[in-house]
Formats: sequence, C-alpha cells, structure tokens
Amino acid sequence: MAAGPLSPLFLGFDFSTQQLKVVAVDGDLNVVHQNNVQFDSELPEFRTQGGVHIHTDKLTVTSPVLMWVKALDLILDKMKRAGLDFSRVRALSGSGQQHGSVYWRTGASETLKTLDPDQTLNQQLQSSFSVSDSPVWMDSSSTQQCQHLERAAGGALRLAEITGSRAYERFTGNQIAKLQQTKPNEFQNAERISLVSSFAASLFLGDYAAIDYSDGSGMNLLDIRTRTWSEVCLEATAPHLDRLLGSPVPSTAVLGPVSSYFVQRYGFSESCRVVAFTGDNPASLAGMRLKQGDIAVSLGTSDTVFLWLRQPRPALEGHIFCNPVDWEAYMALLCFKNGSLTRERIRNECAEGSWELFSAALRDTPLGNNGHIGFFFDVMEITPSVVGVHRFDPEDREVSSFSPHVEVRALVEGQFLSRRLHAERLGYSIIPGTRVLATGGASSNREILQVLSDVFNAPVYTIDLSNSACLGSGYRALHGLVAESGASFSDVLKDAPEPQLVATPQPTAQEVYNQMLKRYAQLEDRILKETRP
Ligand SMILES: Nc1ncnc2c1ncn2[C@@H]1O[C@H](COP(=O)(O)OP(=O)(O)O)[C@@H](O)[C@H]1O
Ligand SMILES: O=C(CO)[C@@H](O)[C@H](O)COP(=O)(O)O
Repeated sequence: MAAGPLSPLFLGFDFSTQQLKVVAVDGDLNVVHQNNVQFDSELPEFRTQGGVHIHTDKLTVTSPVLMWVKALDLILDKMKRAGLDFSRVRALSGSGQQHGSVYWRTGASETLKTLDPDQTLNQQLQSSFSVSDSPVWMDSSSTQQCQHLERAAGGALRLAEITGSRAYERFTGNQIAKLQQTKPNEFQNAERISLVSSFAASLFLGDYAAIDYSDGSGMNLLDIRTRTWSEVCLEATAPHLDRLLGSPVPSTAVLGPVSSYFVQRYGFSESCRVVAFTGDNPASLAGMRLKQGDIAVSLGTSDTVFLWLRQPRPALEGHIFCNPVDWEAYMALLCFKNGSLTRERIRNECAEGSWELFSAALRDTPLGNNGHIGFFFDVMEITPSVVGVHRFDPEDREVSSFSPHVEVRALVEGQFLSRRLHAERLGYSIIPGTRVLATGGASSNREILQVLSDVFNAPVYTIDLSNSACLGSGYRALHGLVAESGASFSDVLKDAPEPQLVATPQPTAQEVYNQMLKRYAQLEDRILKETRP
C-alpha cells in the first residue's frame, strides 16, 4: 500500500489505566500521528488519582465510565485540531485495560444507535450506564465470589483448565457476581455488560460490540478451548448472564462500519471498519509482533510479563489467554500490581521526584546492590498474593531502611527478580537467542532497561513508541480487513519496523543474578509463610 497524502490510515486507540492514547499508521506502516488524554490532569472534574478511585476499604477500585466517554470526545477533537483527515481512515481498532466492566442501562442501545452529531458523546450518554463507577483491574474486593466460583467449577485447577486462570478478584465474572449480590438494582437495570475494550468499540460502532476471545479470557467465564462461555461459570456467576454478555468473537473480527455519528461529526468515511477491540496486553503482543521464544515485559501502570504459547498449560499461577492475532495459539500472562506507581513512590521519596535522579541512583550502585534485597508490595500484590514492604541485608536479616540509592536499586532489582522468578515458574527459560521486548511508560528509561537486561541476562529490545498497545491496535485494524481471507498477521505486518536493541547484559550479570534469584525465591517464601494466615 503506497503512503502519500491520500493513502489509507489505520487508527489504534488504547483506553488504559491512566490515559487514552491513539496512533495513526499509514499504508506503509509509518506512525503518522499520536495523541493522548491524561485522565487526572485533563479531566480533573472526575477527581481520579492515576485514573482510578480507591475506595475506603482499600480493596474496591473503580473508574468513572463517563470519564472514558469524555476522554474520547476530547481526543477526537485534538486529532481534528491537529489536522488529521478522518476520511482517510480505512479501519480502526483499539484496546482497553483488561478485566474492567461497563454496565449499559436498559435503553442505552437505542441512544447509541441515534446519536446526534451536533452533541458530544458525553452529553448524550449521561444516563446510559446503570453503574457509574466501573470496577477496574486494580480491584481486589471479590474474594468471596472467587471462592464460590472455584468451588462451583470443581476446584481452582479445574477452573484454570476451563478458563485459563484460577479465580482472581479483578476478573470480570467475579466482579459481576459481586455487583449482582451487593447492588441488585444496578444489575437488574443493565441490558448489556461490556469489557472496557468492547465498551470503547461500542461507542465507535453505535451498537453493542462483541467481546473478543482474547480479552474475554480475562473474565473467568470463557472456555479458552471451545471459545464459548462456560455454562458452569455462567451459572455460578449470575442469572441469564449469556444474554447480558452477547456471543464472543475472534479478535480479528470486523464488527461493522463506524457509526454515522463519527461520519457526520468528524468526517470518517462510511466505509471505515471497526475491528474488534481487545485487552491492552494482547494488543501489546500484536504491537511488538512477539514471536514464539520472546518474552515481553510491559512497564505500564501494572507490570506484566507475557509469552506466545502454542498449547495452553493452565496452572494455579498466571493466566492463559486466547491469542489476539492467531486463533489457534494462546498467550501466557503474569500481572504485577506494584509496578509504575511503586516506582513513582520511591522516586518521590528517594530521588526528589526526578526520573533523572532515579536513573542516576541505578547508575551509581553495583549489580547485586552489595547483597541488599527489597520487596515493595505497597498494595496487595497479584503475583504472589501478599502486601507489605520488606528489606533484607546481605545476611538475610530483615532491616527497616536502606539508604536512598540502595533503596532505588533494591526496588528495581526486586521487581525484575520477581518477574523472572515467576516467569520461570510458568515454564519460561532464558536460552541463547531469547529477546526481552520491553514496552509501557517506564520502558523509556534506559537505566531501568539495563537492570532488566542484567537480571534476565538477555538483550532488551524496544519498539519506537512506548505504547505498543496503541500500535498493535493500529496493526490489528489493518490485519482485520484481510484476516477473513486467511492472511496471517505476521505476513501482513512483515514490513513493520523491527524492535531495536537497547540494552545488553553486563559481563558479571549472569553470576550475580543467578545467585540472587535463589535468595530472592527463598526470601519470598519466607515472607509468604510469615504473612499469610
Ligand atoms: N522516565 C521514566 N522512568 C520511569 N518510569 C516512567 C518514566 N516516564 C513515565 N514512566 C511511568 O510510566 C507510567 C505510565 O505508563 P503507561 O504505559 O503510559 O501506563 P498506562 O498505559 O497503564 O496508562 C507512569 O505511571 C510513570 O511512572
Ligand atoms: O490486569 C491486568 C492484566 O491482567 C493489567 O495489566 C491491566 O490490563 C492494566 O493495564 P495497564 O493500564 O497497566 O497497561
């Protein structure tokens, strides 16, 4: 496809935890436009911190659904002001933070179908949601519902064999069960339940968009092998749930043309197609064009580690999702809640709030931190399930503080040792040729990536822009147009820019971190034994 002033464009949106982002890719796969809306600073009326509200129980975490709607109004206006020619957009797709749920009030489908192009989405969708504060992935308030679901499915492992994961608090089915039990009226008033991804697709489609197989795998409801809702899980979750969810579709599916609202208000072409939206991690896998054998480390609000899998091997730790670009494959994912926000806290306390000084602390301290190891679980961690901060001296004695520079290195080394330990437990092994592909906001920090390379003892690569979920969504939009004819994602994207090498392990890294990993594993066991009831 030749790129030129009138060449086609493909848009990829990402509704992530802290912001809405977009990229436009042209027919030659060049990124020609990028934009974003930061929720906290650009939409202060919603009073979020890091895009969310943490409730007083410290377990419930929600985001205002209208904040996402208003962010879409805002980003499209910014794109228009920047001169983006929407009539060139041939297809669009997108992603959302995973697991979060949106509850459309009865009648909302009619509103979506009859949107007035002279008004904003925010003006018209004010009363379209039966729940104004959507539960999001940081929520950990549905433990009871998780226990119930595991019992109903025949145990945690059995549930993992069906849905790819044992029951997790943030997984959508458990959030739906909690809503149905604690706020029956809101549940009753909903005519449709979307994930953040399919909610965003619905706005573009002017109708309810189907949940895709890949993001649908993060609900504890989808049978990842048959790719249909699991009867046993639906029944254990809430009555008549299949009607509220609609049927899931392949992640490559074209859902339909963009709604006439966008044609009339922004000048989109009537033939612009909406390709199924998916989760932000699956979209990142597409954006980095992950290959079997690679390991991806995303350093967004959450830290995640994910791999391409041929065959699912569900376990009690980690998640298996349907693959977003190849319907026969899968992906494995580990999620860590104490990622960027914990790094920001330590940056503020030990580096005067400056990433420059934070990076300098990493440069000024030796690999292995002279034996000091730290665990920084500011909030209840997902992998493993534990909360609290623990610091150990070289003799494994717990100590109450480190000097600021040692604290910075202990945090970053501790985080990456944990990512490696749990990835290896998932069956991953670092072999010659392994590439670590880094993405997310913190992947712009070279010193952090050097520690990542050292701890994993593998070269680290990044793509040009730190938001691979957006880029992946642009790529998926392009692929979606030809996927039905059998064209593979890798063939269609074969000319996309390759990830670039940004860090290689230092000579002593292997010796230092193989040793340290063993200590880290023992200390993590000790913390788990001491802190779990
Ligand atoms: N130079 C930097 N060094 C380390 N972390 C950074 C740097 N710049 C941004 N970040 C981190 O990136 C995070 C946002 O990452 P991003 O991938 O955009 O998040 P999300 O997609 O979840 O909204 C911020 O919380 C911030 O801590
Ligand atoms: O819960 C998970 C994955 O299981 C998180 O990774 C969310 O998908 C949030 O993503 P970011 O906003 O941190 O990228």
